Amino acid sequence: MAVKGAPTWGYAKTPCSHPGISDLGSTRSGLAFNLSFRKWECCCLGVASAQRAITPVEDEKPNLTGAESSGAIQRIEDNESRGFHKDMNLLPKPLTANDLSSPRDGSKVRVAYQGLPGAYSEDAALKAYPKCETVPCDQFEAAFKAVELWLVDKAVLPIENSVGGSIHRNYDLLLRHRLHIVGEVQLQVNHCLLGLPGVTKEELKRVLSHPQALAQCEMTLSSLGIVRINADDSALAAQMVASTGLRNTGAVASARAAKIYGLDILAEKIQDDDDNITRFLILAREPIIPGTDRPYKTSVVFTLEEGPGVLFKALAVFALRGINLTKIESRPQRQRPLRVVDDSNEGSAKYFDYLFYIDFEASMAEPRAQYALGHLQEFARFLRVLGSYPMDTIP
Ligand SMILES: O=C(O)C(=O)C[C@]1(C(=O)O)C=C[C@@H](O)C=C1
Repeated sequence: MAVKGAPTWGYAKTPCSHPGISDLGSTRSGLAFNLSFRKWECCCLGVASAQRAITPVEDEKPNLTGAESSGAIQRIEDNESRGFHKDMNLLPKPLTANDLSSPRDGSKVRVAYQGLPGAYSEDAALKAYPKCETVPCDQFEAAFKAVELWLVDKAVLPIENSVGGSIHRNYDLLLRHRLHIVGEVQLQVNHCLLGLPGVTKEELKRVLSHPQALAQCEMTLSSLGIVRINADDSALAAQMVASTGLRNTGAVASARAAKIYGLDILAEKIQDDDDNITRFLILAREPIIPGTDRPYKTSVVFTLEEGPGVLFKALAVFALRGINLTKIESRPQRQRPLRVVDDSNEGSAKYFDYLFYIDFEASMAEPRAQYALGHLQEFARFLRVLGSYPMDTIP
């Protein structure tokens, strides 16, 4: 494995180029000294596991002159004759910076999603981490818990659709669990009408799918005059059609689900709006450190005191700093859904009490975002930052 910053060091060059390396042959405890990380890397290279710690790729091998090369080889042979070559194989392989950083394709990441294989939520997980291991969960809450219990690294959950609107359940769960939003995925959702092999769409009497998916295909399904039946997710609907073997029952699901469950695609892109986009959130146990290197979004949730113009004031903290809001959602407060307010003239009145969820286009690394939330805190009864994460701009 090649190490950043180390390639120029090739394994034979190291012992002669670093001061103190010559001692290493006789004192492996040199590792316990107060060595810098670079020196520590050198020690490991020089003493023991040069070949195993770093296997330089072909073009990173040092181009040694004859004299350098014979000197280096001599030192290695000296070490080996003193018996160090045996230790080389026994010593643990030192960790490198590459070992510690997660690969960008997510090949070591386990991602929970709600639904069965072939669900759109799995597509979203694979869009975010193309080589991840996807872990199906029966309910949204199971995906939250899987992250909290360290069964998986991340969860990918739908939060809103461009046609169907918000997925309220996930807004409520965001507050009930203490996970952090570390990313978002915008997914183009192309629904297909699926049926058993050889069936025509005219034969269908009913169709199964997730309620959001059925709602997104309202016009097509109405024109076919088919009865709609809710399922937990679109892939489960496809699986049910395949397993029941009913020729008059179809499913609204993805082309990938058709392949997985051996169904025919009777019609493609049956959603009412061509631009049918679902936005998913990526949740993790730890927040990411926000940057300013690319466009970021921040999600917050807060409650306000009762009174004229309080929501106006809350929104003004962003407008005053030129911060664009991309989403506002209000949900009833489960702990205190109703608030009784005593008015001396009118008697007591009951008001609904709300949580406000806001997404805004700025990173928490930007002072204007910090000032805006500091300002909001002055009159919000409760405020929580759910996450500050890179925006997904390409559906
Ligand atoms: O049923 C699925 O396949 C899902 O992933 C669920 C879901 C949703 O919850 O909105 C996800 C994306 C589509 O908008 C339709 C359904």
